[in-house]
Amino acid sequence: MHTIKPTIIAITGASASGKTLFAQTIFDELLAELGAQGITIIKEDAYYRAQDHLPLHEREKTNYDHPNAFEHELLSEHLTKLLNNQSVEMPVYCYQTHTRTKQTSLIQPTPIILVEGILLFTNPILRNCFDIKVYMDTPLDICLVRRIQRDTAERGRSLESITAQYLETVRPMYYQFIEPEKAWADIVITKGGKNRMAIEVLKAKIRQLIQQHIS
Ligand SMILES: Nc1ncnc2c1ncn2[C@@H]1O[C@H](COP(=O)(O)OP(=O)(O)O)[C@@H](O)[C@H]1O
Ligand SMILES: O=c1ccn([C@@H]2O[C@H](COP(=O)(O)O)[C@@H](O)[C@H]2O)c(=O)[nH]1
Repeated sequence: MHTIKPTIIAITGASASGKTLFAQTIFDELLAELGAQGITIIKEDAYYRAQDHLPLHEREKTNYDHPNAFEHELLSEHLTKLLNNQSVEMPVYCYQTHTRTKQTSLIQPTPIILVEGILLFTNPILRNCFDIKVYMDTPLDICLVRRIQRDTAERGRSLESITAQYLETVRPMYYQFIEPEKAWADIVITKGGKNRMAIEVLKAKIRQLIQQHIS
């Protein structure tokens, strides 16, 4: 099964546009059919640069919505290894400490690799790795509401810190870098991470690709 080059499907879009929910739903629903040997997910967030050299109050000032915040070179190195059927140790990022933890997560090469993150199409080397490019086209006001709900519940953030960061970096970087990524997309998805028809279309395409791997 692993002799044919894996297919990499990349999903980008604004923060809280539904990338994780969309990718995770496809993964969860196909896992039973394909098994862990068939499909894997990589998050661009795991490749935020390590900031151990900075005190916490300095890390809080980082612009996490600029491409320079990511170690895209490491992500492209890892994708290249996976394409060559080698496993990789993916970093594990912590949103509370704004740096990588000491742990890593072993990612094995699989025929289908889902990659999701806000700035994946800004890097030409990364773009070149992707076989299918998906853009989540969720209105920014809906993203903001969902980010407030998610980040207060899951990422330990206050309303004040979310709104300040939104005005300082999230919104301006969206217009500068994320929205222009749509031009690179093969598929543009409306209605967020619960778009059932889009999920089914991607799942059908993945099943077709798997059939080609087997035959
Ligand atoms: N279509 C949708 N309807 C309702 N809630 C959604 C929808 N899409 C995403 N969400 C929720 O919005 C929040 C942000 O989605 P998430 O997938 O984490 O976004 P991203 O990965 O793009 O940052 C999550 O709590 C998710 O469950
Ligand atoms: O330490 C950090 C790292 C990132 N962020 C914010 O996260 C989002 C990207 O993640 P999504 O899952 O796509 O929302 C990005 O907008 C950063 O602002 C952070 O707040 N702190």
